[in-house]
Amino acid sequence: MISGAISNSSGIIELCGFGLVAAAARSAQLIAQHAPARVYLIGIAGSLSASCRIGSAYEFGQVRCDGIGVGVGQNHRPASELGWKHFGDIDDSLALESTSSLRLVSVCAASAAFADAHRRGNADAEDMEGYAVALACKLVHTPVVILRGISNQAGDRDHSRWQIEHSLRAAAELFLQTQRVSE
Ligand SMILES: C[C@H]1O[C@@H](n2cnc3c(N)ncnc32)[C@H](O)[C@@H]1O
Repeated sequence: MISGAISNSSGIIELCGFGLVAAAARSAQLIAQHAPARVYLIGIAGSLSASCRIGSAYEFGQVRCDGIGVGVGQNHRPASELGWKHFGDIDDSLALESTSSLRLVSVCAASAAFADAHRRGNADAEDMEGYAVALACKLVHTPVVILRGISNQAGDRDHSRWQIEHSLRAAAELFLQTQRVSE
């Protein structure tokens, strides 16, 4: 769907895969293959705050990793809280080159209930790849833009309520606008 909507723009469209692990490996592989001047991550996400409305798409200014550290659920303590780095001086949070103040949290397992989503704290939306793609880009000093259409309320596992197509369209439209601005 995304590729259809943005196929007329210049650039190469690739899939980063599902989840933090595949997205990190794929990003490293694709960056090595294509040496892009800029990477755009485009897809859907779940809302964690009123700043991210279902059906709309947003660019994010910060991405944080949640789920890598110690313990699960309420007992989870992320790497940064333990003083652990992901690599070099890279910790749980990555600033993105953007004027957006919206914060994305990238999780290993999506929130299964509203209470889980609530625990994520300090984020406006939840995805499963953003941090991985941003980290892969940071390692090779390649700028990255994260655009996500909000398809659902994080914690809502009833996919019949997810507005996937609509939010993907919104993300594709935001990409085209972003491209025009940077031309
Ligand atoms: C399920 C797929 O869509 C994104 N995604 C969409 N909604 C959510 C959510 N509520 N929580 C986590 N990831 C979500 C992820 O990035 C993953 O790729």
